[in-house]
Amino acid sequence: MIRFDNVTKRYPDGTVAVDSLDLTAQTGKITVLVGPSGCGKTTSLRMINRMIEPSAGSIWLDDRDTSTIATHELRRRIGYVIQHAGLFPHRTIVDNVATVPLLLGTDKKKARSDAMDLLERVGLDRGFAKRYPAQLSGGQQQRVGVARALAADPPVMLMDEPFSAVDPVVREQLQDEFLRLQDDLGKTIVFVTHDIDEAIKLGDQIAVLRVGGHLAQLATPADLLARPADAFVAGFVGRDRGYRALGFSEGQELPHHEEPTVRMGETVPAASEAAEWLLAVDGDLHPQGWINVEQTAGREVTEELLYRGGTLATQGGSLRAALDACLSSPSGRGVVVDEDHRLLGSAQLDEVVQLIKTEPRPSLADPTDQTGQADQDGADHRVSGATPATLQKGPA
Ligand SMILES: Nc1ncnc2c1ncn2[C@@H]1O[C@H](COP(=O)(O)OP(=O)(O)OP(=O)(O)O)[C@@H](O)[C@H]1O
Repeated sequence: MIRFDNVTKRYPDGTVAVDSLDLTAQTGKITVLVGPSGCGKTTSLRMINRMIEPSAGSIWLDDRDTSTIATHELRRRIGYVIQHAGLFPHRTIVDNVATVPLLLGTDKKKARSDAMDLLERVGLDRGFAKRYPAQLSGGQQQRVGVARALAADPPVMLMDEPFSAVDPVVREQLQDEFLRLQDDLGKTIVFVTHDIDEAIKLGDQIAVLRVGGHLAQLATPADLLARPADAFVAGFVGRDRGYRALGFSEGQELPHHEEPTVRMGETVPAASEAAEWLLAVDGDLHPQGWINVEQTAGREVTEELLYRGGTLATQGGSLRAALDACLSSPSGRGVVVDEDHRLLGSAQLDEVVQLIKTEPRPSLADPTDQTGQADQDGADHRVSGATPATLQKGPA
């Protein structure tokens, strides 16, 4: 566990890069620091291994105040990966990876053979071992950077925009491999990025920072998307753009659960007999809108009672549509329909976010997808039966 306790960093010129930061990065989890340029991400990260010293407050590694740990001991326990890998240009790949174990006195033969194993682990052919960094692509160099940080088997890894300098396709591969590796290794990771897509994909929890080094929100990806703490966070996660910045893949089989319904014309059951929100459907199982059971118990289900504030996700459509459906639904459950807009069930936000995190997103680099226009696949179908209709904010 890494814990920031009221940490402030003021640089000599007076710039406050980090302001009274309280934050805990849990053991074995990935904590992502995300935010606009200059919000203090890198400063926060570098204070953990004391490359930068805090001006006030303390940072704890498990039960020890890091200011009481000698820097060489601290850094042995903390791997560090940066954007351009930071490899030593005149050392071979295998020697780059073996750097720290050799410094720590590991036998040369063992250090090299461990390094070869690590290269394989990060997805690099052993044939690269004798090359020099300049003979590798950017993505390959990043893999070596990760292997080198892992070589001393530190329980903690700090990663500062490690995948930012490579093209979107390679970046996606590196992210997927990184998550697979983390599944095996269970390191405590603090990961810096300015890219909210990457934060959602990789983070177990996400800390959104705003300029001035203030923590705007610390939350799981699902919570961040569902309940942004303020307008700044909402803007940053793309809520105001209908999540258009988040390019999630299509053709997904959405997990869905049976959703209790009430038909138009039937009586709304007593509050004690139903969930808070009940989905109203017509005779052909076309969703019509949500009913607030507490407010309408005992009344006949009519148009006037319907809350239509939710989009529909079509089975096999995009994950973004599914996310929209969950987030726009007053019940928090996203309505999933078939191609004829008949109800299949409802999707849970947590499950959709899990899919987003594990599925490749080929549209990441699609520059045309920034318009805020509705998807072709059902993202903008409102809960109103078979035909799309205008979104209404409350009961009609
Ligand atoms: N050595 C320094 N002296 C003075 N100010 C600094 C120094 N290093 C960083 N800063 C300032 O501190 C603030 C936070 O910088 P930091 O690099 O931590 O932000 P960041 O969120 O990592 O930014 P980016 O995403 O652009 O890398 C910025 O205003 C930056 O200009």
